[in-house]
Amino acid sequence: MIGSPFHVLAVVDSTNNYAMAEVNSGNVTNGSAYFAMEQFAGKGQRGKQWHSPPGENIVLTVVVQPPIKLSQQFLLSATIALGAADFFAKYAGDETKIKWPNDLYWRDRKAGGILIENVLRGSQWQYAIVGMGININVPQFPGGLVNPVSLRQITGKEWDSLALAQDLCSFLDRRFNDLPLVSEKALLDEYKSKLFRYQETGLYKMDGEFFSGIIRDVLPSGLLQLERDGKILSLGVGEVEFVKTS
Ligand SMILES: O=C(O)CCCC[C@@H]1SC[C@@H]2NC(=O)N[C@@H]21
Repeated sequence: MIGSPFHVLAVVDSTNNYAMAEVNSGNVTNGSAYFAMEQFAGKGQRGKQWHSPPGENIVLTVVVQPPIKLSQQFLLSATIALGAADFFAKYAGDETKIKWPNDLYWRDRKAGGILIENVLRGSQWQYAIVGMGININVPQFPGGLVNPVSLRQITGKEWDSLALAQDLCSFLDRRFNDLPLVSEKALLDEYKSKLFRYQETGLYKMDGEFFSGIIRDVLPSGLLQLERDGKILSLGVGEVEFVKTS
């Protein structure tokens, strides 16, 4: 079960690193969770850093044994994003969205991010180390970040981040248990129903050039199908930037 056991750590470099070390020492069972009060070298996607002021936010890693093949890894990413969105929508309402591939959004602002690292045994997918950073009690963000938002900014209230992290685990668990049961199509349809800018015109940037595009689909591989001037571009992570307009 995701969230059991649930470990609360005082200070770590990164909960993903901590969980990875636990996996390597053989101390982990499927569903183990690691929550940090303070994380001083948090890792974001594509080599970026993830900053989170001590005690304010959800800083959580769960370790799971995926019931699918490594070649289907986007389906796990979508499952986790859906679980995180289910959780966040409970508190922030139905303007909660997923920004491709797996950012947690509220309206057009980023409320959280997900970093999944894989542990292979030979060519087998042994574990996924699923790290989640979700902005909970931050009253205001420093300048320089593109478009962050916290649950406190949305609701006007302070929350117990630890209790929320445990609640998040139960939402992840529900989605994760469904993963072997739902069809790929049903999973992707649900993912697209929550997708930020799906079938809407939006502003994008590629190779230094701005253009208007429409997200038409996301493939089982995770490739984004973005329409530009009537043609469909198949894009991987990092190939296109979403430009904020408001
Ligand atoms: O860049 C992103 O959007 C992904 C951010 C993921 C941050 C979380 S915080 C808990 C876990 N530990 C890390 O070092 N990173 C992830």
